[in-house]
Amino acid sequence: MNRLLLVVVVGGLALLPQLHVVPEFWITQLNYIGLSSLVVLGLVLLTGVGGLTSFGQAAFVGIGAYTTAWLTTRLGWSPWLTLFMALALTFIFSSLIGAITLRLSGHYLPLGTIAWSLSLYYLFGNLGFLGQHDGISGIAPLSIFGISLGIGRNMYYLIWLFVLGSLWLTYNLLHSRPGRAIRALKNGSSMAESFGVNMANYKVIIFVYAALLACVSGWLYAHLQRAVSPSPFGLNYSIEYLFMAVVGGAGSVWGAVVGSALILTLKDQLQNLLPRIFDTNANFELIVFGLLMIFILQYAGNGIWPLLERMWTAVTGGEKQRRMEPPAQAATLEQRPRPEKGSLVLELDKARKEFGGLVAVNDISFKLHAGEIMGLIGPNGAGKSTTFNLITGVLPLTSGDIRFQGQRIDNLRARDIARLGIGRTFQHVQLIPTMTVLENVALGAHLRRDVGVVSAALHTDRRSEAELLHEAAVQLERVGLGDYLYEEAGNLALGQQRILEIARALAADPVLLLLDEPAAGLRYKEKQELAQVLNQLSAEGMSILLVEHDMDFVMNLTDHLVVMDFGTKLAEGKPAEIQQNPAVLQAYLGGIDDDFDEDELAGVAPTKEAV
Ligand SMILES: Nc1ncnc2c1ncn2[C@@H]1O[C@H](COP(=O)(O)OP(=O)(O)OP(=O)(O)O)[C@@H](O)[C@H]1O
Repeated sequence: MNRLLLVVVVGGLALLPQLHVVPEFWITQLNYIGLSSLVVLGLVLLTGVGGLTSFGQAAFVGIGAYTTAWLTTRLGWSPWLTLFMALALTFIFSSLIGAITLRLSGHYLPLGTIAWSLSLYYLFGNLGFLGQHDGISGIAPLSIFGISLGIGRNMYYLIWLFVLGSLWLTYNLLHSRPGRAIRALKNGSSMAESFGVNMANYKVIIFVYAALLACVSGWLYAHLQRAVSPSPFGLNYSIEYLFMAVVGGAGSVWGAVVGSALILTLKDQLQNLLPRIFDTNANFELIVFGLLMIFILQYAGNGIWPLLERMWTAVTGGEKQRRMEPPAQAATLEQRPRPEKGSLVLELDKARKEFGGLVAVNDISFKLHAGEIMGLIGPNGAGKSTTFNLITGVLPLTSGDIRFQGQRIDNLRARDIARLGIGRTFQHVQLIPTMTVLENVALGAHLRRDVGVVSAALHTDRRSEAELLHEAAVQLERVGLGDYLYEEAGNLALGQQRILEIARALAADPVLLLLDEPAAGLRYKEKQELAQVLNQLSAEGMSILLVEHDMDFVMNLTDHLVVMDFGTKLAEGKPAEIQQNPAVLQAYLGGIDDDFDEDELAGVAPTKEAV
C-alpha cells in the first residue's frame, strides 16, 4: 500500500472513536471487522498465497476464546497471561494437526480440515467444564494501565492495534526469504525444493501462523463479548472467513480487511433490509452472498483489493517511479569453492529408471568434468529430462548410481542435492508468475542465507534480504535481464523466462548447472548472447549439462555430447564425431523427431572445435 494512503487509513482509524458523531453501532461493527480481519489475514497467507484451503479457522478462534474464558473465570488468571497460554495451546495443537492434515493433497485437504473443525466444535459443545452448549459467561473485560477496555470505543484501539500489527508482520513475512518460499507453495513443490526449500515445513509454518492469528481474534472476542458459546466457532463461520478472503483478495494482506469489512457490513445491511422486502425472517442474505460470490469469481477472480490497488496506482502513478530503482548495494554473498578445472564433477554409472514397464533411462553412464559443457541430445521421449530428474533427485533411480564430486547423491532428496551445488532449469518453465523477476531469482539464493520466519516477520532480516536481492540483481544483469527487475515474471516472453530460470539457478551458486532446453523460444541474437554467458561460466570453472534440440546451438557450444534414444545411450563423443556417427544419423533420420534434419545434424554451422 502506498505510504500516503497508509497514513490516511491509520490516521482515520485512530480518529474515528474520538468523533462522537460516529454512532456506537459503527464502533461495534468496526470491532467485529477487526476481529474477522485477523482470522482472514491468516487465510490470505494460508489459502490465497500458499494455496492450502482450510475450513477450520473458526475452531482456532474457539481455542483462543475458550482458553481465556476458562482460565480467567475458573482459575482467576490475568487475561494477559491467558493470551500467552492460548497462543501456546494453539501452537501445539495446530502444529500437530498441521503435520497430519497437510500431508493430504487435492480435495482431501479441505475435507480433512472440515473433519477436525467439526470435532473441535462438538468438543466445545459437549465438555462439561466448558459449559457445554451454554458456554462460559461472566468473562471480565480487559484493562490496560487501569483503563478499562469494557467499552467498545476503548476495545476498538486494542483490536485495531492487533490488526495493524498483524498486517505489518504478514507483509514483512511475505517480502522476505521465507516469504518467497511460501509464495512458491502454490506452484507445486518440485521447483522450490530444487533450490533447497523444505516445502513441507513451510506448509506447517503458515498453517500455525494462520491458527495463531485466529487464536488472537478469539481471545479478543471473548473479552469483547464477555461470554463464549460454541456456535461462532462452527463450520459456518469458517466458510464465512474463507468467503471474506476470496471477496477481499486472498493474495494481498489488505484484502483481509476489505473482505471482512465488505461482508460484515453487507450482512448487517441485508439482514435489516431483506426481511422488510420479503416480509420474512428467512436467511435470504445467504442467497445474496452466493450470487455475490459467483459475480466476484467471474469478474474479479483475485478479489476487490487488487482492483482498488490498480485504481489507486492509475490515479497517483507513484508506484511506477519507485519500481525503477534497483535494489540497494549490499555485500556480495560468499561463493562455495570451485572444483579444480578438469576434475570429475558428475558421474552416472548404469543409471536406470523404469516407469512400470517403460524403461525411460536404460543403464546410462557418462562423466562430466569441471569447466566442461556437455550436451545431452536425442529425439523426443529419449529420456533426457528423466535423466535430469534423476540427477536432481526429483525422481528416484530404479538402479545404478549417481555421484557428484565423489559423493553418492542418488539416495538424497532434491533439496539436499541443491545444497551440494547443483542448480537447474526446467523443460516447462517453472516460475512464480505474479512475483517480480528479481524475487524469482532471489528464491534461487534461498540456501545462501538463513533467515527464519520470526526474523522475517519482525523485519530484522534487512541486511540478509538486501544481500539476497543484490545477488539476484547481479545474476539478472549477467544474463541480460537487468532492465526487467520489477516486471512480474509472468509478463516476460517465454524465451526471457527461460533466461530468468538460468539467473535463478546461478543465484544458487552452483558447481554444476543443468539446463533443460535453455535456447527454446530464443531469437538468434538472444541465443548468441546466451552461448556467450555459458562459455564465460564454463571458463570460470562451472560445469554445464544441457538438453537442447537446437543443433546449431549445441554443436557450437558443447565440448562433449551424449546421444540418447529410447532411454539408451546411443553414442558419446565430441560434436564433430557425433555429426558423423551413423547410428546417430539413423536415429534422427528414422522420422522419430521432426526437430532434426540431416543438414542440421551434419553441422551446417562450424562446431566449437572447428572455430
Ligand atoms: N512420470 C512419468 N511417468 C511415466 N512415464 C514417463 C514419466 N516421465 C517420462 N515418462 C516417459 O519416459 C520417456 C522419456 O521421457 P523424457 O521426458 O525423459 O524424454 P525427453 O528425451 O526429455 O523428451 P523431450 O525431448 O520430448 O522432452 C517418455 O516415453 C515419457 O513418456
